[in-house]
Amino acid sequence: MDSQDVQADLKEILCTKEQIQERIEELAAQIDKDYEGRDLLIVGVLKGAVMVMADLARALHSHVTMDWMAVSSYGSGTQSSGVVRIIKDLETDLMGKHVLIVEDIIDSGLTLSWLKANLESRGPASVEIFTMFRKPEAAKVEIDVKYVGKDIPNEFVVGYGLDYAEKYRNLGFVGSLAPHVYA
Ligand SMILES: O=P(O)(O)OC[C@H]1O[C@H](OP(=O)(O)OP(=O)(O)O)[C@H](O)[C@@H]1O
Ligand code: HPA
Ligand SMILES: [Mg+2]
Repeated sequence: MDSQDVQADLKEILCTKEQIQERIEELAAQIDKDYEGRDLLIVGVLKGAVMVMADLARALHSHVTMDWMAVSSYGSGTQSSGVVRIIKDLETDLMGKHVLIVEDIIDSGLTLSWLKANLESRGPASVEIFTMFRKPEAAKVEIDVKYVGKDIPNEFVVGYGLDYAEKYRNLGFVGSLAPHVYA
């Protein structure tokens, strides 16, 4: 697929590469301050959070440890099934740890509300959420999110880790998918 084909699949760009990086730097500075003097474990949610996890980790100045979980609720469509499956669990024991879940997007909120409760049941000192993007109009459950990169409209978006049927994850920016692609 050449770059012209990718552009034709997008309706509009919602967040450029530069805007993403600038926002991550701001939030990383906030996180460094908030967790000063405490050990932090950042948990990336595969596969979508790969890009933001890598950029956030490098923007943080404090020591952090990293672990990964893979969950899936979307399959190959554009609607959450509401059923969250653990595909890969953490390797870290969370007992007494300060945990920050790192996500690419909160859409319905179903994935994170399930995941937060799941991690809280493992005895950590705290569990907070970082998401790069959030769709306030799509929320089906309320979640307390400590760090939000950007609120976006209720449209299906791709890029920067976000996929449609596993495609577009490698784009450096985030754009809304043109309806002709999934209609
Ligand atoms: O708020 P929600 O409506 O639950 O949607 C958000 C979740 O859906 C996507 O993951 P997906 O399950 O598609 O897996 P992926 O990260 O491997 O793409 C996204 O990365 C979030 O994890
Ligand atoms: O808008 C989205 N795009 C890609 N993956 C997603 N998972 C939840 N919402 C989205
Ligand atoms: Mg995901």
